[in-house]
Amino acid sequence: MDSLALVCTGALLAGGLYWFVCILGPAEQKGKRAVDLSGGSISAEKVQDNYKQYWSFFRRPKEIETAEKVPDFVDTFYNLVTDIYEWGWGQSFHFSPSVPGKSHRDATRLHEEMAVDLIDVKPGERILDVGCGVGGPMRAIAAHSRANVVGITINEYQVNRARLHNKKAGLDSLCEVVCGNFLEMPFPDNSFDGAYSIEATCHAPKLEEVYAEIFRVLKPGSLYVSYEWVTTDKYRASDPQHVEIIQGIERGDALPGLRSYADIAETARKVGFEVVKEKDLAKPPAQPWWTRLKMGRIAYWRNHILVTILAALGIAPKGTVDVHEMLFKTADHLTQGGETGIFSPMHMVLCRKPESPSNS
Ligand SMILES: C=C(CC[C@@H](C)[C@H]1CC[C@H]2C3=CC[C@H]4[C@H](C)[C@@H](O)CC[C@]4(C)[C@H]3CC[C@]12C)C(C)C
Ligand SMILES: C[S@@+](CC[C@H](N)C(=O)[O-])C[C@H]1O[C@@H](n2cnc3c(N)ncnc32)[C@H](O)[C@@H]1O
Repeated sequence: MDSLALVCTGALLAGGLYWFVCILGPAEQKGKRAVDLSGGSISAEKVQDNYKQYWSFFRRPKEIETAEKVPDFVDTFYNLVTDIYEWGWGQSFHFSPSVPGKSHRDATRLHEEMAVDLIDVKPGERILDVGCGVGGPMRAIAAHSRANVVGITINEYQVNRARLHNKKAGLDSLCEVVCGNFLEMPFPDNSFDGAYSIEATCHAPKLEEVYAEIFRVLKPGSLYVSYEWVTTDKYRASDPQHVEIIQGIERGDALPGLRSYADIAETARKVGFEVVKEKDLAKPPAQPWWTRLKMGRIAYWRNHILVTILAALGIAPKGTVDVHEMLFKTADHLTQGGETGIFSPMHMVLCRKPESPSNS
């Protein structure tokens, strides 16, 4: 009898552990499982050191004077977080307004499709995804528009993930992924019929540099849309609580300093674009974008326990626990940024490259 009870308890525990890790663990879109968490292109034993280096660089973003080092640290950041993002969020690394009656997945897709609808692309045209992540938006946009999408990301691990997902989705004939720096893109002048960036150019130390590069590769007359991370008109640099929230967002998201909403269109014009439209997509009547993040808190606790167990067992790299803790805190800062209204991750700017160069 005793040994039967022991076997039953063992089976229950094993079943429970399997359920905790494999059923609860996977992301909504089943991109990754908890047991497969890695440090991207960083070998498991170097994850903790790389995290420490990342943290000492981005701890006080406003004091960063070495702008040229930012892309390397952003690359490190994405080695550290890509698997966790896919596992806990899905293949689209951005926010979107909640849509009543629709799932997060549908709301995400609608936000992505809006970007390509705005740049008015025809099937077969060639468009650029600036900072493409693992390609969630790229696949939705290619399927919706039938345009050929070329994505660029600085992170090689993401390139491999994106190519794998493109193939699995049967979209590899429409979607191409290139590893490179969006500040010096390996594309000829005037070579794209349109471009978009979704929550990616916020990683550029100088917005002017990435906008100028996008301007260069676009064909005259074509459109570019960006969803930018900004501080809004409600942000007060004199309010210590505002400063704490914004610095928390910068530290946990590899940002060399958040820009004000007022700088976006001005920078686009500075590099030669005509600004066709500008709108903060987070403002009412849009529903809060941070609801999903806030609702996930219980799941994040469970994830943290899971990551801690997996790291202790040597299944996940040791530093994963630190990275997960950082993301946990970032989720709170982002939620506070949304609730106070001082931060928006979707300040939309739609720009056109003029047909002929302006004289100014
Ligand atoms: C555009 C950027 C990324 C935006 C978001 C996709 C990510 C910002 C914060 C991330 C997360 C925070 C909490 C994590 C949680 C603790 C973990 O258990 C599961 C993953 C998270 C939910 C993770 C998912 C992605 C984010 C929401 C930036 C970097 C410019
Ligand atoms: C938050 S993710 C967004 C990814 C994608 N747009 C999405 O919504 O899923 C930001 C992306 O920008 C890329 N990125 C950041 N800095 C870059 C740089 N200097 N050159 C190229 N890509 C960069 C990152 O590698 C990452 O893929």
